[in-house]
Formats: sequence, C-alpha cells, structure tokens
Amino acid sequence: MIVIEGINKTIGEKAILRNINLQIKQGETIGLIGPNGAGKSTVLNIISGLMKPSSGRIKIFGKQLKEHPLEIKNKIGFLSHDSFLYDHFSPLENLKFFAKLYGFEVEERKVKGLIREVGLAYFMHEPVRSFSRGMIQRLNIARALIHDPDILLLDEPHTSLDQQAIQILNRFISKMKKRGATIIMVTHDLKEAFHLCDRILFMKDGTIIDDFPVSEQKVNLIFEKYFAQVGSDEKNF
Ligand SMILES: Nc1ncnc2c1ncn2[C@@H]1O[C@H](COP(=O)(O)OP(=O)(O)OP(=O)(O)O)[C@@H](O)[C@H]1O
Repeated sequence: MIVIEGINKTIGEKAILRNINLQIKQGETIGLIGPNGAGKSTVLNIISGLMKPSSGRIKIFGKQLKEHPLEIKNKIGFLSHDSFLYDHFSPLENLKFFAKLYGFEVEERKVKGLIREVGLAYFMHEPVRSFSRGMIQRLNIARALIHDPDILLLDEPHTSLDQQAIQILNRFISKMKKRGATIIMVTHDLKEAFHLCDRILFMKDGTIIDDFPVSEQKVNLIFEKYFAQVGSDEKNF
C-alpha cells in the first residue's frame, strides 16, 4: 500500500537518493537502518510529503502522493527530529490545534487521555515553553498520534528518550501494530529494530542495499552485516 517507484533526490550537485524502489504492505513494521548520511531521513521526509523527490513516484493507498497530498498527509503521523509544537500553547491546546490541522474534531476527553498516557497529566495546561526536552519528546509522541494515523513514520524515535518514555513509545507502537497500522522506523538501535520490526531495509549511499525479514535465525547475520557496513564506532547498544 506504499509503493515507491524510481525515487531520486538531488540537492545541488549531490545525489542523496538513487533509484529507490520499494513496496510496503499494510501492517508491516519496517526498520530502516544504515550509516550516517545514507539517506534514511530523506526517505521518511519524502514519504511524509515534507520533501519532494527530484524524480519518481509514490503511491499510498492507491493514490499518487503528488496528486492527493493533503488527503494522504492526514493519514500519516510523523515523529521526526523537529518538534513542530507551539511554545506558547499548552499540551491540550497544541494537540487540539494539530487535530484541527489534520481536519479532525477530537473530543477533549480523548486529547486529555492521550496527554495522560504520555505522562504529562500534571502539565496539561502549562505552556510548552517551560517544558524540559524529555517532556517535549513525550508531547511529540502524542502529537504524531492524535489523528489515529494509518501510517506512522519514526525518525530515530528512541534516541535521547528516557527509559519511561521509551516504554510509552513502544506501547503505542505495539498498539498501532495490533490495529494494522504501517510503521517505518529509522533507527541506529538494532536491538529495538529486531524487537519491533518484521522487516529490515539496509540503506547506504542513497540506495537500499538489503531488504530482509526479521527472524531469530538471522539476527547474528544482520549484526555482522551492519557492523561490516557501518563500522564498530557507530553501534548503539
Ligand atoms: N536539505 C539538505 N541540503 C543539503 N544536503 C542535505 C539536505 N538534507 C539532507 N542532506 C544530505 O543528504 C544526505 C542524507 O541525509 P539523511 O539525513 O537522509 O541521512 P540519514 O541516513 O538519515 O543520516 P543519519 O543517520 O546521520 O541521520 C546527507 O549527506 C545529508 O548531509
């Protein structure tokens, strides 16, 4: 249900993505791994519609992203490095605002429930500008999920989250998997990738160089491949 055909991305003289072809089925959880600068975040940015490819086509739910950008964007939740939150708004106001932006009227009860689930109940009405980084990350998780997206894009979601926030995030990911959402997660954390994903895509130099299902038997092989390509200085355990 996500079909990527011949995507290239060039910025200036630099080829960032080269001929990416990919089919992702509904309900799959994909781990996108590879060394720094491989083009992983760029793939997510392009699927989310935040960045346009230089050439190639993306079809989501049978529709061309280029022709139906808003309709498709409303089905996607994106947890990226950028927060997008409004400093002077409280969590409640931020989430209501984003729900509206996606074209949804969300019941206040549901918004409050989500704020509680990410552990920010006591700060429901406090402006976000007074929040710590960890609190902002928790609210960002809620922001990405407020419209019950069918597709969840996660860019290094476990990086710099505290243990409790990692548990909250993993709980949401499991819930979304159960209800058949499609998840694509960029990560350097192979343990989390094996734990959460059912398929791994390995990127290097703007191309997908490997694509395989996750299975117990293959874990060691994947570790070996990863360190052969990435080197030992980038491991994240
Ligand atoms: N807006 C931009 N302008 C110029 N170069 C860019 C831009 N965005 C990305 N790049 C370059 O494209 C390449 C791929 O970047 P990308 O962030 O997609 O890699 P990545 O695999 O996610 O890396 P990391 O693991 O370090 O986050 C990098 O060399 C990066 O410097």
